[in-house]
Amino acid sequence: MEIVDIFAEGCPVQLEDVLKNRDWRVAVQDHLMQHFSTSTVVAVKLNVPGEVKNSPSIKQLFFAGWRLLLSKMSSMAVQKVTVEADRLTGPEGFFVINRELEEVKKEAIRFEEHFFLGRLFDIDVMTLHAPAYQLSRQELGFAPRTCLICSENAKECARSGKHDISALRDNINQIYTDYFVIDPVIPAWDQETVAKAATFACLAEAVTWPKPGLVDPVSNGAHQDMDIYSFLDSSLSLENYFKKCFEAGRTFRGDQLTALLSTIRPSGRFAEGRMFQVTDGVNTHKGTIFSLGILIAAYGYASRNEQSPSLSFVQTVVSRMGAQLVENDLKEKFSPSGLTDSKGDADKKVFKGNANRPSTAGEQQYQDYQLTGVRGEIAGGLRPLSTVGLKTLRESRGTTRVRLLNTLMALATSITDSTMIKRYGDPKISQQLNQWVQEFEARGGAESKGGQDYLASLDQAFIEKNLSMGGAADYLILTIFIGRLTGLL
Ligand SMILES: CC(C)(COP(=O)(O)OP(=O)(O)OC[C@H]1O[C@@H](n2cnc3c(N)ncnc32)[C@H](O[C@H]2O[C@H](COP(=O)(O)OP(=O)(O)OP(=O)(O)O)[C@@H](O)[C@H]2O)[C@@H]1O)[C@@H](O)C(=O)NCCC(=O)NCCS
Ligand SMILES: Nc1ncnc2[nH]cnc12
Repeated sequence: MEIVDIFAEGCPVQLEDVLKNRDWRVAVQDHLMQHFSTSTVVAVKLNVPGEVKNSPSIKQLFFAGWRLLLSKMSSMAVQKVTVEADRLTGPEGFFVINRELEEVKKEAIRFEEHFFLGRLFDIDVMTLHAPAYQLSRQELGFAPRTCLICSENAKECARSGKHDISALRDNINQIYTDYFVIDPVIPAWDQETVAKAATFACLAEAVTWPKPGLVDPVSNGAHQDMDIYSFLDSSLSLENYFKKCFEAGRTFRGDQLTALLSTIRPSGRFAEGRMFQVTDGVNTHKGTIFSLGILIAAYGYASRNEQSPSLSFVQTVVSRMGAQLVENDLKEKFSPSGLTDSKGDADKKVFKGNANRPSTAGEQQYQDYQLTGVRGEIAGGLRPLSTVGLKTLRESRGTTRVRLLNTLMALATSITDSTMIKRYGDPKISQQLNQWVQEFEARGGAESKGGQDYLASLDQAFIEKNLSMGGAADYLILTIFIGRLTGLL
């Protein structure tokens, strides 16, 4: 696996930029301390050696930690104000909190010590009336900050210039690659944060435009029965279901994980009923309720005891939850034999076993083509989520809308989308879709006007052909959800 060079896309800064920025930081801190004279002020930045202090990847790194720190601190007390600044000399954040200086400093050190990226952060804690000196780690009972390279006292290594910059940068690149690339680490978030992230994922997918054939604020795509407001209502109706799935995973005991799926299915059916209620009977998120509900339950299980699970472990839990799905829901019910009926009429295929009739697109496609749809994706551990979704989201540059459009189109070619096949009537549509996506990428993707114009023209083509990438849209929702939990969004 190639190590990502997070400094490659950055601009070098000069010493005078660093000194000027330090004056700016002190001014911000003084202003906050004067304005909130009885509160504690926290200043957060990265410890990045060398002349490149900012880049898209360095921002990802900062925001992954910044969001987690804010969440941890808000469990202590509500932040009175937070300030985020994207400076030439690096991303920085400040917040004011109504807790004792010593308590906040201890929480900051715990963050630097325990969070996977924590050692790359520098968190200063101050109040207007604190003693002139800063509370040191030793005074608070913590060991001194350790060097990234040799684990000796970091201050000593910095003072003596023991390690050269390239070794430090290589080490930071490795930490970034371990956290975001090889096997993304997902911090152990609380139920509220997880449910909000899942709801955000549904809303963010819906408002991203132009999505070929799908509903967005500009076009209803190939859907006469729903619009963007159906998706807003539907998304908001799911938040409690997401909380139940998370709780079910967190409290699940034992390792028979198929039982965890059985535990959430009644809630899923209820959520499906609520969805149909708020959409006047239209299927907006049936697939999402299934796949995202399972992913949340799997993450809840994988993050129990406050562990920060790797994405691959969460995907293994998903796969173990769905181990019997294809067998129970499809193979046992629909076993096309290709036999003729008793009069030898080859047109009327008869079925071994019970005479179930497919009642959904997924069941029909299993019977006709042995395609396993979303059940197969779950049984496979939602692999495209990491190999395509998160990879594209991490590597995409530009606005969130641009990044999500690129991710949607990359996902569209990495799954067998049952809604596309249902609407077209033949799995061959997948090859055509691959060609459309290649054309989109050849025109520069969503970063370029040509790419966005092409998406708009594809939307028209999908409308004429009544096509919709509902499965790819669901995978985008899953990707946004994990992207939010890992700081990519
Ligand atoms: C297991 C179920 C999902 C059963 O559904 P089904 O048997 O139909 O299985 P699939 O067809 O395989 O998938 C169903 C939905 O999953 C999405 N999807 C499809 N392919 C993939 C894929 N490869 N990867 C991930 N997700 C996939 C897709 O959902 C989205 O599209 C739907 C909207 O599209 P549209 O064409 O508009 O659908 P309709 O309105 O039905 O058609 P029209 O009338 O408009 O023509 C929307 O659902 C999106 O989410 C597939 O549709 C599961 O639902 C189930 O068993 N439910 C029962 C209750 C339950 O157990 N629930 C709780 C589970 S924890
Ligand atoms: N935006 C969207 N339009 C149509 N079907 C969807 N399924 C999930 N998101 C969708």
